[in-house]
Amino acid sequence: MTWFMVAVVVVVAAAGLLRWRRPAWYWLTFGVILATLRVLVRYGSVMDACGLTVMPSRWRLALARVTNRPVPESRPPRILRLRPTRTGLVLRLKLRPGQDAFDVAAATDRLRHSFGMYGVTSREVRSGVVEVRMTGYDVLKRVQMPAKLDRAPMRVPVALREDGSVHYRDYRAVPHGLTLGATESGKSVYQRNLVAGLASHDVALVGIDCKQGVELFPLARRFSALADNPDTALELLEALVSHMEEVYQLIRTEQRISVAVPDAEIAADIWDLPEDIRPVPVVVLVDEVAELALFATKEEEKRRDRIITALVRLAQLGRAAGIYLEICGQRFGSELGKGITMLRAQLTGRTAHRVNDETSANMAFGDISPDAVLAAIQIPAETRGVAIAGDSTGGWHRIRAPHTSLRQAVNICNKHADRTPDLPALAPYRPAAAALPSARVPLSKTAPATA
Ligand SMILES: Nc1ncnc2c1ncn2[C@@H]1O[C@H](COP(=O)(O)OP(=O)(O)OP(=O)(O)O)[C@@H](O)[C@H]1O
Repeated sequence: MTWFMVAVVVVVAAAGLLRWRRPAWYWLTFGVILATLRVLVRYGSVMDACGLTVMPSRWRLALARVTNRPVPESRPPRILRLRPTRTGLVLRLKLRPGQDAFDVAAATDRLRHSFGMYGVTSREVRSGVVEVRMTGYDVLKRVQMPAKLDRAPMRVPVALREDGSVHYRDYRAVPHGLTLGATESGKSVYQRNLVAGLASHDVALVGIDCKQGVELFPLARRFSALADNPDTALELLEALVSHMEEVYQLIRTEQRISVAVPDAEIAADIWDLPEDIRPVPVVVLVDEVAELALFATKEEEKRRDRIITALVRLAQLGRAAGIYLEICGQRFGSELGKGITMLRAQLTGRTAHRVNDETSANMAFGDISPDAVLAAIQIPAETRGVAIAGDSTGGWHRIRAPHTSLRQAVNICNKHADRTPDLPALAPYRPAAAALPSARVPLSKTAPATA
């Protein structure tokens, strides 16, 4: 008996320790079993307490009265499936007549504490069927991406959502994106994850990094073109516009051929073109966009206007030509000059890391979801990398990218360097294999240039 007691104490202590230090392991060992039992045992009473039951129908009440049986109880939604996952439980429910998905959505917070879970979200899968996703612990605290990820062209797993599912950046569904956040909020780590995710795809990466190239130039071996100052950025963007026009010509030529063939598909974008002539898609990553918009002289102002015009043209017409924009900055409002609001309207994939004020949060979500604005303002300063991701449908999620170091991203880019396509229009901006400096020279010891 004593040994049995000792074993119980050891198991309970181990579970407590795991729960505190390694919640993911705790979930996989003890948590999933306890939570499944808790949900199954308490299901009826919790649903009743959360107002998610319906009265029995009139004929059942009448039948009970006639047959002198006890009055039937209120009925909760029927459980179609209860599936344990790596991070929580997924409960699929068939709603009763008179219930709708909003009833469940409104009760998620009550369900969360009644079932003793960390988080609960719900979504309607089809009419009358709702999926309730419950997480057993804070999955965003230490992000671990699942080993098995979906693979599809131009769809990159970039972060984890708070409900434990993977957040994909899907360029074909949402072509252009805007990532905002205060300094040190996690924008570069997010962008690094994007590059690392895209590296293994058949895609040309183009980078504009006016922070002297410190973020994107180390990843140069996987980039088809890079610019590290506004002058080169302008030339590069105008070259991209020319490339886009060439792709449009190709689509038109292909259309003329198909029109003459009865029943042939007519191409509307690069993805409809036969694979052998399909141009490679291009993702243009712009780090710290405000650097492109700053000007001190009339000449620089003209350059700024041309940069914004090129970006607007790429955003408006780029999708069909397979050119996707990924713009990153601390702020993105009208103070950056004319044309910015028009550009923002085209950047429908929005990601906001911690922001300093409500105005910045509004720049990300003001035009698509007021709830997301509130959620972005509430991101705590100490959880760097946590962000709100939403799109023009108004749906949004709290996400966090894995903490990929620059070294890890460089290794991934180097591994896939042979996939870097050569785009003739962008050849002048192809980064040369970086020449190693002969020695490290501290700034203070840099010799002044002699006349
Ligand atoms: N997803 C993440 N998980 C854990 N830590 C993170 C994450 N993202 C960022 N951090 C931490 O926050 C620090 C700042 O991140 P990052 O450089 O991406 O911020 P930033 O918004 O690009 O800042 P800046 O605008 O000043 O360049 C990183 O050094 C890292 O320690």
